[in-house]
Amino acid sequence: MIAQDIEKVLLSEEEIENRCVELAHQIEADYKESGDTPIIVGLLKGSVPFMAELIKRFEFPCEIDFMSVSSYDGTESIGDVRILKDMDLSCKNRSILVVEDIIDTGRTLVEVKKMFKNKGCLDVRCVTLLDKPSRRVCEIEADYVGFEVPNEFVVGYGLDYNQKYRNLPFIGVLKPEIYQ
Ligand SMILES: O=P(O)(O)OC[C@H]1O[C@H](OP(=O)(O)OP(=O)(O)O)[C@H](O)[C@@H]1O
Ligand code: HPA
Repeated sequence: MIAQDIEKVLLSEEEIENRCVELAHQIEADYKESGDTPIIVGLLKGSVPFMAELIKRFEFPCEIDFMSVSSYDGTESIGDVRILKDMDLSCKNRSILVVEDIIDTGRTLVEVKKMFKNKGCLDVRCVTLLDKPSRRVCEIEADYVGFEVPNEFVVGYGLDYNQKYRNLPFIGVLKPEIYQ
């Protein structure tokens, strides 16, 4: 039913799953080399489907946790990043892999990385399912990127429009009449 609101599919479920396998191998090789046991920190809520798909492929030791930060109201980045829920685990002297669904303006990742550094983390990396470089206002890149997307508001696979469409198993663009 909600799929009827989609104008076009940008990334199919199969494409996303295949890319998750590649990303997981790359990440695993890097952490095996460093010997670290990282904390994989998902940023709620958008990262949940991607994080689930990714971590089940990891064979190295890791711990998982979640944080909730918010910087969006509808489709608008509101600039300041608020922490709504902090991690449960202590991150001092730990390696952190932040899991994001999308890097857009880059404001969220800049603030989150700053926060982890201030808390005494050894190493902070980021894996994002999507990267929208054309919208960047902060100079920041993720260490691992699933796909680059054009300057369009995308939904599905965790990404929402006003909290809806996160449960779509693919990434798509909504029909223009939905944004009323
Ligand atoms: O690069 P930026 O412009 O900062 O945008 C990226 C952030 O915006 C979205 O989060 P949102 O605050 O909408 O929370 P959500 O994951 O619950 O949808 C998304 O999940 C990223 O965390
Ligand atoms: O394109 C997007 N879609 C959903 N949420 C987002 N948060 C930043 N950019 C986006």
